[in-house]
Amino acid sequence: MSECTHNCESCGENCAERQMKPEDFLEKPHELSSVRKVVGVVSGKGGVGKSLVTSMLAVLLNRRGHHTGIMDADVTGPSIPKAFGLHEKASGMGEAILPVRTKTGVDVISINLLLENESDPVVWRGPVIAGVVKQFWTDVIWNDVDFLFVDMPPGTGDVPLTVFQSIPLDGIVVVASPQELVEMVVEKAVKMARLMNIPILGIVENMSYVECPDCGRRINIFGESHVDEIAARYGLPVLAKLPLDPALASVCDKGVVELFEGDWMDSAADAVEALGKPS
Ligand SMILES: Nc1ncnc2c1ncn2[C@@H]1O[C@H](COP(=O)(O)OP(=O)(O)OP(=O)(O)O)[C@@H](O)[C@H]1O
Repeated sequence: MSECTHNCESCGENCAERQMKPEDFLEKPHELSSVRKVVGVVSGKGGVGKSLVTSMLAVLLNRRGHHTGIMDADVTGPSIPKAFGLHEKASGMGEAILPVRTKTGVDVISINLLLENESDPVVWRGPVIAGVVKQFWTDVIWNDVDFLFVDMPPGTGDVPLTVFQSIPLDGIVVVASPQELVEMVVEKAVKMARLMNIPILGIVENMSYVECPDCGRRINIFGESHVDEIAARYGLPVLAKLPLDPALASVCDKGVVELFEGDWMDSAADAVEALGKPS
């Protein structure tokens, strides 16, 4: 069709493009990989704590006895190695790449574990970045991983779309902060997930409140949260409300996120763990 806009949502034609199923774009994992469930962690923009939430989920599921991995698909803003204090380089095995294992046994791959100098900026265009993320799936040996968490590139542009299409995600966790236009973030994530036929496990609100160290009162520094009503509107659970907590910032900065304490993310971990149980 010459007038095709490639926007199937606003078109009723039953053309070849519409008939192409999301599975048609899926890439095969490395032949030596074994990954049981893949969970994408998405956000509307950078800096809302997507990497922190990804790290906490991987650490919690690991603490529960599952072998977890993190694919840092946020190629232009890779923060996972820093949070885990990883500075060594990923090694190769023939044509394949082996992830780096953290102190407690989480397998991690990130562009920072491959670059000669981890402070080099990644100034690549979208298709190159998307190609790197695909290789994190096709060329990395994910050995016996129960839950692989994908720290997705922020937003709903070209790169996240490619990740959505090429990696077989079993579920999505949406991270939002109260100062964002949460409704828009959630709506976009829901639409993208529906197009790809991937269930959204729920929403994590980060930086939800600050707890007064003296009296324990919760202060909504970014104003009143609307996450509950928005989640209800889309029929999604709110999996966690994470406080803005200097201790969390500190464990990330010091590279010891594996030592974090707090039960805020337990329900989110339950939701992910449930994916692995027979239905
Ligand atoms: N709840 C929190 N309490 C304290 N600090 C936090 C919290 N959430 C995130 N931070 C800090 O904010 C910074 C950004 O968080 P993070 O890297 O997880 O965000 P992101 O959404 O992944 O951002 P980017 O897309 O830019 O990588 C980090 O330094 C992190 O330690």
